[in-house]
Amino acid sequence: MSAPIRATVLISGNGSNLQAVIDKVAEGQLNTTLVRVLSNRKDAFGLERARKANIPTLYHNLVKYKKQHPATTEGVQAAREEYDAELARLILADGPELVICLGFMHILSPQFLEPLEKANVRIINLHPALPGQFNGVNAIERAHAAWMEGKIDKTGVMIHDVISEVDMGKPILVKEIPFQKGRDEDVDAFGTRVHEIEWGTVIEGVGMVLKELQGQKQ
Ligand SMILES: Nc1nc2c(c(=O)[nH]1)N[C@@H](CN(C=O)c1ccc(C(=O)N[C@@H](CCC(=O)O)C(=O)O)cc1)CN2
Ligand SMILES: NCC(=O)N[C@@H]1O[C@H](COP(=O)([O-])[O-])[C@@H](O)[C@H]1O
Repeated sequence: MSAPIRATVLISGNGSNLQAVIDKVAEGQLNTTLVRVLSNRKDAFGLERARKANIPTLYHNLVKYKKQHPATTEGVQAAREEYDAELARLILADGPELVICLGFMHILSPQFLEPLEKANVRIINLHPALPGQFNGVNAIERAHAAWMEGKIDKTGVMIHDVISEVDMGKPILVKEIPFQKGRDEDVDAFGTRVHEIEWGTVIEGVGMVLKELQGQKQ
């Protein structure tokens, strides 16, 4: 087996998708070394999941940057750009070949994207919607509301490349989820069903990208 691809995972919350990846790596089913798990939220349970798996962690805090700038539109933008530039430096210091966003609730600016592109680091993201639909946060709830209003009959989850335009990067793997009358009316139960589909999609999608990166190294 080729040398494992070095990957950094970005999270903000529970980390159930991170756990799915950790478990598959431990089983030898994903040829990657998770070099670090980084969160923008200190209380992210995913950090605990990483610590239990002996994966290095880091909490990168935006508030510290916001305090150094006025609370104006320009000041907040400057803070975010400084945050993102440092985020890129912190991640590149670990020498990853791949960055995987798994519930990372921060829009990445060119100050992050450009240094990683220059270093030839691939960035992918898990998003609980179909391409071009419900970009951004709360996608599951928004799709469910649209179904309840009779506007759509399916949603989905996808792994996609990360570009500046949020959730508009090239889809890598898409799993459609048709809504089921008499089963999906409860939004919480539907969310659980989506998350279970996500776990499998993350494993399959990350596996596809790892194979692609391995091929590029041959
Ligand atoms: N430039 C990109 N950045 C990110 C992408 C992307 O495709 N391009 N994917 C996301 C993940 N994501 C959806 O999959 C996403 C996460 C967060 C937001 C957002 O609006 N964040 C707000 C803060 C919201 C909060 O703290 O609850 C913000 O950053 O101001 C949109 C989409 C990862 N980043
Ligand atoms: N726009 C990004 C987004 O909504 N991502 C979503 O955050 C959740 C993270 O769950 P987890 O922390 O249990 O892996 C997942 O549902 C993921 O699709």
